[in-house]
Amino acid sequence: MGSIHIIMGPMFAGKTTALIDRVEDAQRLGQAVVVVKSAVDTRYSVDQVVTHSGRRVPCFALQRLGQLRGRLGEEAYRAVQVVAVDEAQFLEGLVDDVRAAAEEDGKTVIVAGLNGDFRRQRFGQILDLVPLSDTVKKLRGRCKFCEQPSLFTLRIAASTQQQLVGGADAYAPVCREHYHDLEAVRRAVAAGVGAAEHPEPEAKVAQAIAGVSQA
Ligand SMILES: Nc1ncnc2c1ncn2[C@@H]1O[C@H](COP(=O)(O)OP(=O)(O)O)[C@@H](O)[C@H]1O
Ligand SMILES: Cc1cn([C@H]2C[C@H](O)[C@@H](COP(=O)(O)O)O2)c(=O)[nH]c1=O
Repeated sequence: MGSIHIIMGPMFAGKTTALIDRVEDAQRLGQAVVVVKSAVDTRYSVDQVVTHSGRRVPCFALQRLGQLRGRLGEEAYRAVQVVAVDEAQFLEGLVDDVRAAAEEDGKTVIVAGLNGDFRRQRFGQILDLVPLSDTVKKLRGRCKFCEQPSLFTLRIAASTQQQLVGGADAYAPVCREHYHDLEAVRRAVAAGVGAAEHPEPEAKVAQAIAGVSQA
């Protein structure tokens, strides 16, 4: 029987760093490890998991974890002991595939992903994995605007669709207070308040953020 371990948190909290640490620990112990990420994530590389600070490991980029067996072949898949999964919020069928990998195929599955989207809403199926998991680690980073821990991800780009692949160009890690203040600006701009004076919503939020930075 395998096991399920979750690493979650907002962007820039160190989720991918922690995942790579666990991959390297397992490799040092001589375990056979495979790294998988969602093919949606083309941000820094199409075939590597990459941290915001530039650490990277090779990976399979898939729509869903269940495709791994087909990509590796039956014999190679059977030999795998540890499966490390990044950007789990984007993977289809996450709960079914992770449960099957752990409980039917005997793998140790380590799953890293966002605890919520920029609206602090459920994102993909990672929260549904919690009741099935052995361990859950919630990471925090540093707020972009103060010394407090970051709990949430603020979107600074104009798009309001849930899925928007990006890094520091489109998102900032924030504490509760700065999320509360700056998300209110983002919502107001998205609703058209002040749109006449500020036709570019992104610019308006960026202005607010610059104001906070200087404060
Ligand atoms: N606002 C930021 N912009 C770019 N890089 C950042 C920012 N905040 C932190 N980092 C760097 O990102 C690293 C964490 O990256 P990573 O493990 O990829 O995080 P996550 O997977 O949680 O997004 C930190 O150790 C730090 O070096
Ligand atoms: C908050 C939020 C994030 N995303 C995207 C942006 C990035 O491509 C990934 C998260 O990457 P990280 O490894 O955690 O830094 O998710 C999104 O599409 N929608 C959102 O609301």
